Amino acid sequence: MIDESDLAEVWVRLSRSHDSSFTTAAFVLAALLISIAVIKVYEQLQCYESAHKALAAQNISRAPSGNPFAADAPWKREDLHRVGQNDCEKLGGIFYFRILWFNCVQISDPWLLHEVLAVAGRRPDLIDKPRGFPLPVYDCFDRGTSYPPQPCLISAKSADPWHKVVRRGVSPAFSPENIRNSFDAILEIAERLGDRLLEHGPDQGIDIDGALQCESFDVIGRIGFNHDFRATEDLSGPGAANCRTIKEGCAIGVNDMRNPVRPLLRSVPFLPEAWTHRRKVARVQRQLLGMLHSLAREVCSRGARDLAQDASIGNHLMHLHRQARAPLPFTRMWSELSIFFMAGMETTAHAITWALYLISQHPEVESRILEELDGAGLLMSAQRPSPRKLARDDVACPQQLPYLKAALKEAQRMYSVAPLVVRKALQDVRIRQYTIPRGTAMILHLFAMHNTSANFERHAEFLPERWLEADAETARPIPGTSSTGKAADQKVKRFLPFLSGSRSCIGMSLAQLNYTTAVASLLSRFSFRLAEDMGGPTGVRAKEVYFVTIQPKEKLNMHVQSRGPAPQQEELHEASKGEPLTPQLWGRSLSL
Ligand code: HEM
Repeated sequence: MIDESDLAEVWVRLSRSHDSSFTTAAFVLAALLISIAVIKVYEQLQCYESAHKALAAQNISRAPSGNPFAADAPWKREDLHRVGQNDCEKLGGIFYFRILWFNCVQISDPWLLHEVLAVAGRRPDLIDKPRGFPLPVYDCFDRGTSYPPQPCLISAKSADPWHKVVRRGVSPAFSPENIRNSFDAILEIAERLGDRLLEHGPDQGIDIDGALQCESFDVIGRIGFNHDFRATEDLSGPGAANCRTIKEGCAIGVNDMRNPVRPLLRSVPFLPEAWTHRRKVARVQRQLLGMLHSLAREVCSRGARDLAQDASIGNHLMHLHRQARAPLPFTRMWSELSIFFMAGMETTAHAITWALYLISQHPEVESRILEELDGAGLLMSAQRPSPRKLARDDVACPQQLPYLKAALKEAQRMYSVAPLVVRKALQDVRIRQYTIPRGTAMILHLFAMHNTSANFERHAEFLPERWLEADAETARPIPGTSSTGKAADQKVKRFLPFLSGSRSCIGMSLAQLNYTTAVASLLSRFSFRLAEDMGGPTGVRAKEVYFVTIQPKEKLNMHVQSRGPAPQQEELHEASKGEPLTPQLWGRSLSL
């Protein structure tokens, strides 16, 4: 007979044996997973190691990496663009460096750079934009453009099925002819900004970079989406606050991009610093996504209109959204709409800021520009208080205002606001005489290409005249570069502020028209002088930062003096009673 106590003992034994076999199975599984992970990491490290050896074997110079954990590690430095430029001057148009085990090749030789872009265009399976670990460079855009985060034109891989559809779909909105038709609206916005500067008066410095962000924000809203945010109507009003939200949203993305540990830290629940940071980020993201969501809704509510009547970006997106066979999902459309503000607002504004700054620092250039504007009847003066209005042809026609346009190109060379772009070798890939090993990051350093002695004579000088020469944009075959001197090599460009190829800047014609219109309109009405609190050119240089774009850290204060007769008090706009655009209003986003 088996009694109850025997049964209990059997049960305990059975459950124990079950426990131990379960524990053993779990242990074996964990050990297996850990071994697989260790093998994978080892394989990856081996991969990086053999890539490193392959680069060294091709006599590609290596730049010192510094301590990647140090606060001043080269890749964390605010003047990262200048670090790359200096290394390029010392090591040439191609060299590599390592961040821990990871290999990055920096390319600024025009022929190599051209070849990388050509291969990436033909074979995105060989070279493409990097996404995810260990190079989450472009992913950061996704979080600021829609919710749930979606890729968009700038962040998507070329192989992303929507990328080609959207790029092709919205390209007609950016055709030079279509953009030229928007000239009147752009001029109106530039003049509106001029009116605010006039109200502000010359005595107090104004953050001209912040003011210009309002201008380019209004231009993108109006030309791209038929929406007037009116940021330039009141530089401390609700429109300017919206513009500020875009800037802060970009700052979150850029901070995460420059330090990928940040998003991880934000997710740790009990870190007090992470908590405040998370709250700040959440607040900005809510505002940003809310604002862009309501714009996307507004565009949708208008429906898909005739493209001949409405050639805006928004209407082109609506057509994709409504397409019968493969409609663009709303979240993706929202993300695509947002990226035009993120990619276009700060770039254009900083480009105009640097141009006004450089011109103000070179009186001989400024007086030639003024002569040209005067000769064209565009310059305001005490004798000519109402000059001729800037016309579309003054801006769009290369024969008109040639010196001003040369000065603008020279400013773009010296301050290439989008200084570097990143690509990744997805396989071993041949770039002229070099093989770039699989997994290697390629930094295409446009700023270094534009600012080193191998590509430009007297590269450190602001010389607009260089652009008046024939073929000024074409690279010169100089010894030490990778030019073979063959006929095909003669066509390669040494000036690519908007990149070239299949992933070049889609907004180039809008940016160029706005850049020229704003500078011509503002210079014909005002003179700009650097404010004393900027510490002269040395102070400006010390506070210049790489934050995906090259920008003045926090502010660039200038005194803006009207060229015409002093305005009467009653002529000033009501809005001038509001708070002027001060550095306090604009200077915080970098610390987010
Ligand atoms: C001076 C002003 C500008 C400069 C210097 C500039 C420069 C660039 C550069 C270098 C790229 C390539 C980025 C990369 O591959 O990492 C790019 C891409 C892009 N830009 Fe611009 N940009 C400017 C203005 C604009 C404007 C006004 C817009 C739109 C309103 C815009 C929209 C875009 C978009 C959507 C892309 C991604 C295109 C793609 O990958 O297919 N940009 N820009």
